[in-house]
Amino acid sequence: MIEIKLKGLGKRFQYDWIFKNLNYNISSGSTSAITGSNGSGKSTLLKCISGINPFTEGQIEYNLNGKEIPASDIFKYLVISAPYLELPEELSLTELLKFHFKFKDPIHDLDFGGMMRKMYLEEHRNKSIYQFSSGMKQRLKLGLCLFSDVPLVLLDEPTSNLDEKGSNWYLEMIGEFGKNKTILICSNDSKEYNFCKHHIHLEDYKLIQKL
Ligand SMILES: Nc1ncnc2c1ncn2[C@@H]1O[C@H](COP(=O)(O)OP(=O)(O)OP(=O)(O)O)[C@@H](O)[C@H]1O
Repeated sequence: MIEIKLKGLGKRFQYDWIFKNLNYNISSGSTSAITGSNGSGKSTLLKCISGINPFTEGQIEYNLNGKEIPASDIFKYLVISAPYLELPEELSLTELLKFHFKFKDPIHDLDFGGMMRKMYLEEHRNKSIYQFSSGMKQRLKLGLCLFSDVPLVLLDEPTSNLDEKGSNWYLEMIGEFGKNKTILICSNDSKEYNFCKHHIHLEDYKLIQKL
């Protein structure tokens, strides 16, 4: 399982510090919520941790079962679902599952048919993703993450576009497939992260002055 150490982490866009002096240990196998108001920097922090965005200062250390992983390799160990990350919409559901699981191992004992049933998308196996509704796409994004055998799961606004049934389904999926993984959730909605044991509240890492 992955442990992540944020050491004096800071991120600045032009003259604005989004967060600064962020020291935090995310222990292996823990569930953590990244919270804060709109624009406080939740997605920015998640992108820094995932390696999508560079940070301005400080360090991020990743340890897998006690062995340090170079930041340049972290993409191999994580999955991410976020509203700003698009699915390849020209592919059908079946093609997308085949494509995704060329790069990530599926969790044990779940074939593509089983995944489609879990996401209640089995009737849409040959439909192109661009023909999916926003809720169907969201279930697919979450399924791709949770059915991957990786130690780090990053979820940004996991229930966006989901109806009540979908939101309950998300919690069930986390319960079933989120065990023994380090999970980070960016959210403003406590229903999405009630189960998280730890909270990183970004308002605590704001810098008062500007450059
Ligand atoms: N590429 C960028 N260039 C400049 N500023 C950016 C960039 N990306 C984000 N920001 C700024 O960083 C701040 C934090 O944005 P971010 O999307 O991380 O917030 P958030 O807490 O996830 O917000 P929300 O709850 O609305 O999703 C905002 O002021 C935003 O304008």
